[in-house]
Amino acid sequence: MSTITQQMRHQAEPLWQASFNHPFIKELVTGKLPMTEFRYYLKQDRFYLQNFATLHGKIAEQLTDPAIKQFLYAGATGLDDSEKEVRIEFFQQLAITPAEIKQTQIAPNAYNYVSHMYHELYVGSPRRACAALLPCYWLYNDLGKQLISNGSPVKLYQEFIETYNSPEFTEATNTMIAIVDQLGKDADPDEKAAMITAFVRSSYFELHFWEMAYEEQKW
Ligand SMILES: Cc1ncc(CO)c(N)n1
Repeated sequence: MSTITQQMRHQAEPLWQASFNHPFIKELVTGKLPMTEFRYYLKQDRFYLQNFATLHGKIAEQLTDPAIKQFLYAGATGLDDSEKEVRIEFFQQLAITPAEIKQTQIAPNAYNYVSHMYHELYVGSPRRACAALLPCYWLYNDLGKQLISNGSPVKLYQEFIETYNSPEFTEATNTMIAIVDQLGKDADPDEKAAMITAFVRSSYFELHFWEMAYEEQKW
């Protein structure tokens, strides 16, 4: 019997492959990705990561397992510190000011992705919400591992790739995979199916996050 996370990964495979092959990712590696698009990505991702952290705390409140609660509360303070630090540095280097952030309109896909995660928690369950969070860790960790062998000639893009290949990020990813497997074990069949759907939908929004930045999506 395969684990629930193996089933999730299997069902989301075409979406993951499309992410790996997306021009945003390809051009990140060649260095051809226009900085305006990376800048756009960072501003939208700031909104995403803020809500992602908030979600960790809200999910933790609804769960009872002490080890799971502890991991999620740590995530609520802003993912792993290396990602947070790198982002602060990027914002400084690209002169993205608080005023610019304030003026940034949240784009449709970023809004939809975040809304989906809240929906999984408040209309679904904390288990489904954990499943919805998992592609965020796992897809980026897979990308980090894949892209690191080539790296990028652009320093900023190289640093971005390195963040997701770090031992800390890999450890957080593995913990999150173990948490979802644990939560899946005592879920009934309908709940299991709903967890898988939540994961696949997040994988869809991950793919479209690249597309959103690549085309500078607007309402
Ligand atoms: C949209 C998105 N997914 C995953 C990550 C990884 O933390 C991120 N920064 N942004």
